[in-house]
Amino acid sequence: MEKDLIVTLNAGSSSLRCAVFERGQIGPEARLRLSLRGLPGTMVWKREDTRTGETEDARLDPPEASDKAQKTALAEMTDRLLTEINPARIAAVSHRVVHGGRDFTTPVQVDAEVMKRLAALSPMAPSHQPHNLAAIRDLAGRFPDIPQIACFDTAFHKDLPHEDRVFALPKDMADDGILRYGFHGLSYDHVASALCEMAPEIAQGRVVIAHLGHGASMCALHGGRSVATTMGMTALDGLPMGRRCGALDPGIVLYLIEQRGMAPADVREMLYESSGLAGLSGISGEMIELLDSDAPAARAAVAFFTYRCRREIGSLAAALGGLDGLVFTGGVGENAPGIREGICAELGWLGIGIDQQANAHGSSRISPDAGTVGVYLIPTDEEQVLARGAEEGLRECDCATG
Ligand SMILES: Nc1ncnc2c1ncn2[C@@H]1O[C@H](COP(=O)(O)OP(=O)(O)O)[C@@H](O)[C@H]1O
Ligand SMILES: CC(=O)OP(=O)(O)O
Ligand SMILES: [Mg+2]
Repeated sequence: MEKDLIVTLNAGSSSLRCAVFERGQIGPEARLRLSLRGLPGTMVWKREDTRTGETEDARLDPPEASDKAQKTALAEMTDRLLTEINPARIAAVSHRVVHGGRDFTTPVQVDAEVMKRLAALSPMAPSHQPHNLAAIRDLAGRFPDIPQIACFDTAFHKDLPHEDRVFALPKDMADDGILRYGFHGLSYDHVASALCEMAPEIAQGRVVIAHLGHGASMCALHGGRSVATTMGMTALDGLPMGRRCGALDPGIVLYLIEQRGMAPADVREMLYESSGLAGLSGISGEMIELLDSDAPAARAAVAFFTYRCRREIGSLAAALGGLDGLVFTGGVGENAPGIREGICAELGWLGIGIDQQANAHGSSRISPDAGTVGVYLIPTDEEQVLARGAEEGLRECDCATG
């Protein structure tokens, strides 16, 4: 049977997405897209078939234990996928692996040695990497003949300039890999290419992409390449997120451990799972729910989020020496006009303005024609980048095996 399909798997902090592409036909029209969102709570299932145009939504019971949510979601996803396609047709499964460290900067076929090196990076991405690797382990175990390809969030930032790469710590720390890696690179890769088609003259210039989802970060690009980003060695730094804290005075971590006697594991749980919008509001880490609430704590959390976004845009514009374009993407960036407006409203001094109607309608360009900065809305598609990564990974393997 012809191996004509590529399957992608993307385990985020609160969602699991899967797509099926036909080899040689990778584009926006994936043959099938499946997603499970809302982890670790009630899972929202979605199926989109581009050939028939059918979509199907359902709510599934939450997993029994919240720490097993990703595992339950993976089992549910692969069971459903295998009712749809014959595994004998799968040429490769391409996985989003958020941390590639210093060594992995291109798609790679995973074997036992690669797996060991990727597992060693898990402490730098504890709410992602173990799930990413569990998916690889599970599929490789079930289908040992199907190549499992890993594509890395960090790869897009591999050429960050030295001043954005290092922390002001003793030099041997950097030598040991304590560096700024940056994440959401598959998303930035897709959005940068889409901007290049939409507005090539802007894409060649100084651009900030705001990837605002459950995880949120921003990237400054010059000529399409990452030159600064808000996330660091881990996916905790920078913007406040659904449940993650974002930028924090590092002295707080010491204070909590030394003065409050908190165990490091409890500090980790707090910073990754109980902070951000969820912690600040005490209501929800879902932006859609906060925007729907009249509670003062929900409004304050949303206001804090937009404030931090404005500050980071100012900082990244300074890193770029000016700004030609600003792009919103991710679940919040794509779907919340009020957040885009809240962020842009006070950035007139940077030349940023938005056209209220275009913003409310979710047009691709939301800045007025006269604005000096082009402001865009570009839906992300990490799955396309994963599928292309699989083609690349397969080509590399073919070359290696002659
Ligand atoms: N219509 C909407 N309005 C506001 N926020 C939304 C909307 N739809 C989704 N969101 C928010 O987007 C975030 C999820 O973004 P997404 O990019 O899908 O996340 P993930 O990091 O899991 O890939 C959540 O905070 C969710 O509440
Ligand atoms: C790196 C990261 O934060 O990813 P996600 O947005 O999928 O949680
Ligand atoms: Mg995401």
